[in-house]
Amino acid sequence: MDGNDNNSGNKSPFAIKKISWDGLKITIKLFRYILPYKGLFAAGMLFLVLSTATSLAFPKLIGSIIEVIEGKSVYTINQVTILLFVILILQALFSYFRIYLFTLVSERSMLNIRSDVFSRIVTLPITYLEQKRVGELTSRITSDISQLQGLLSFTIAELFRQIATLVVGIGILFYTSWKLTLFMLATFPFLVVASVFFGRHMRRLSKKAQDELAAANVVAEETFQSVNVVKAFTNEHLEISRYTTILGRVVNLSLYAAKFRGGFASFVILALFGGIVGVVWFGAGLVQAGEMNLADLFTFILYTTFIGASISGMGDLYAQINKTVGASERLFEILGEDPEIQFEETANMPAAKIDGHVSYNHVHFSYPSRQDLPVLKGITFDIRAGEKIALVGYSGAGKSTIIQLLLRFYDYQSGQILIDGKPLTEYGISEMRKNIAVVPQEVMLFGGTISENILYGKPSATPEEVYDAARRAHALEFIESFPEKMETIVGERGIKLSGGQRQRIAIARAILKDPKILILDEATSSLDAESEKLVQIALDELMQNRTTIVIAHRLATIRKVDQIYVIREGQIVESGTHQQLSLIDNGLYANLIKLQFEATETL
Ligand SMILES: Nc1ncnc2c1ncn2[C@@H]1O[C@H](COP(=O)(O)OP(=O)(O)OP(=O)(O)O)[C@@H](O)[C@H]1O
Repeated sequence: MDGNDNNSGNKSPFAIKKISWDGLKITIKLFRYILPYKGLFAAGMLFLVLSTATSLAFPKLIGSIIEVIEGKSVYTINQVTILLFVILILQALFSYFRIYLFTLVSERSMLNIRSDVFSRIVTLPITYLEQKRVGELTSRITSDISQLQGLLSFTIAELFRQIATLVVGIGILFYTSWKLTLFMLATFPFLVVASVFFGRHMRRLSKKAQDELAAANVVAEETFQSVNVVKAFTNEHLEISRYTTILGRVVNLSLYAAKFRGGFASFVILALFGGIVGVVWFGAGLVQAGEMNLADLFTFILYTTFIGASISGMGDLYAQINKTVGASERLFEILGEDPEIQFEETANMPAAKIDGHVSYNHVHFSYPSRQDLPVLKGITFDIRAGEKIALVGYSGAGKSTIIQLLLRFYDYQSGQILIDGKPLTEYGISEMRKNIAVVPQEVMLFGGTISENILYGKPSATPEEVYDAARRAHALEFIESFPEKMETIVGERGIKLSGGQRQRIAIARAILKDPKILILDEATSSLDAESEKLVQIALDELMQNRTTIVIAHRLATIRKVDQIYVIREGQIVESGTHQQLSLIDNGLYANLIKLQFEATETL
C-alpha cells in the first residue's frame, strides 16, 4: 500500500502528460461540487452564450456600415450606429452577469471543495500524512484549488467563446464567400501546427519552472518554520544561498521560456497578419472581379482576425486545462483516500464508557515506513483502572511508540491491546481517543486566547468549567497576572508563555477533558524549581482516579508510581517499584538512576 502511495511522488516532476481521458473524467467528477448551484451555473452559461453571440454580431454590423456607405443598404448610418451601440451595451451587460454568476458559482463550490479536502486531510491516518510534506498538503488546498477555480471562472468561458467563434465564424465566412474561406483556411494548418509545437514545448518549460518554484517555496517554508534553529546555528547565509540558488534556476528557466514565448508571439503576429494580408490580396481580386462586394470583404477580414486570435489562444487554453486536470487528479487522490474516522464522528461520537483497565499482551510492532525494523518486540503489561505506571528507558527504546499504539495512530502487527478486557480495535477510534488525554513534552498552543486553548480539551465547556480547570491546574496564578486574563492572546501573534506555563495550560486542557486514561510525556528539560513544584502539584491533581502512563525522562518524578517498566530495544527488561528496581545489582534502572544522579552532581 505504502509503496503504491509513494509511486505518485516518485514520478518525474518533469513528466508532461497529455490530457488523458481518465484525468478529464476526474476533473468532470469534481463538477459535482457545482451541482448545488446548477441554476446559477446555467444562468451564467446563458449569459456566456449571449455575450458570445453579441460579440460575433459585431463584424457583421461593421460590414453593414460599409453597405450604407456604398449606398447598398436600406438603413442610414445613424441607425446602424445606434444598433452597434445597443449591441455594445448588451454585450457589456451580458459579460457583467456572466462574470458575476460564474464567480459566484466558483467561489461557493470552491469553498465546499476546500473544506472537504481540509476535513479529509485532518481525518486521514497518520501513516498517510507522515509521507507528505506540510508544504505539499498546504498547496493542495491553496494552489490546486485555485487552479480549479480558474477553470470555472475563466477557462470554461474562454473555451466556449473560442470554439463558438471558430464554428460560427467559419460558418458565416462560408456563407459570405466559400472561395475566400477555403483560401483563408489553407493558411491555417501552419498556425495550428506551430501552435501545437510551440505550445507543447512551452508547457514543458513552464512545468519545469513551476516545479522549481515549488521547491523554492518548500525551502522558504521550512526556513520560516524553524527560524529559531536557523538563527541558533547562524545558518541564515546557508538558507539564503539555498533559496537563491533555486530561485536562480527558476529565473534561468523562465528566461529560456521567454525566448520561446517571444518567438512564438512573433510567429503568431507574422502568421496571423500574413494570413490577413493574403486574405486581403485574394479578396481584393474577388471584389475587382465582381464576385464579392466590399462590405463582405470587410466583414470577412474582421471574422478572420477573430478566428485567428481564437486559434492562437487555444495553446494557452490547452495548458490551462492540462494544469487543471493535474490539480484535480491530486485533489482526487486525497479525496479518494480512506479516512481513519468519519469527520462527523470526531464531533458527535460520545466517549466510550470504560473504567480504564489497560493491558498489552505480546504486542509486536514496526512502523509502516520501516517494516523491516521491529520497534516493539512483545510488550506485555497490565495497568488496572486508576493505577499509575511509568515507562523508562534510553532514547529510542520504544516508549513513545507504546503510547502511539494506544492512541491508534498506528495498528500493531501482532499481540493485543485490551481496554477493560475488550480489544482496542473493537472500539471506535474517536470514542477511545475521547477517553485519553495527553500532556505532551512540548506543549503546542494554538493562536488564540488562553481560554480558547484550554477549551481545546472540551470545546463545549462553560466559562466556569474553564476557570475551574485553570485553577486546578495552578494556571490561574499566572493567567490572573495578565491584564486580559483568560482573554490574553497566546501563540504566534500573542505573548509567549514559558515552558512551565504552557504545561499548566496543557494540564488544564486535560482536566477539562476529564479522561479515564492519562498520558504524561514528561518534558525532558527541567523547569525552574518553582514552576516544577506547581506543575507537579497540578499533575498530582490531574492523575487522581485516572489510569496514568508516564513516559519518564527525569526519574525523580516517578517514585510514587505503582509500577515502573524499563524498556530496552522494544522489550520490557525490568519491572517493579522504584524501591525494587533500584536495588537490582547492575540493573538498567539502577544504572539510569546513577547516571542521572551523576549528571545532576556535575551540573
Ligand atoms: N514515525 C516513525 N517512523 C519510523 N520509525 C519511527 C517513527 N517514530 C519512531 N521511530 C523509531 O522507533 C524507535 C522507537 O522510537 P520511540 O520514539 O518510541 O522511542 P522513545 O523510547 O520514545 O524515545 P525518546 O525517549 O527519545 O522519545 C526508534 O528507533 C525510532 O527511530
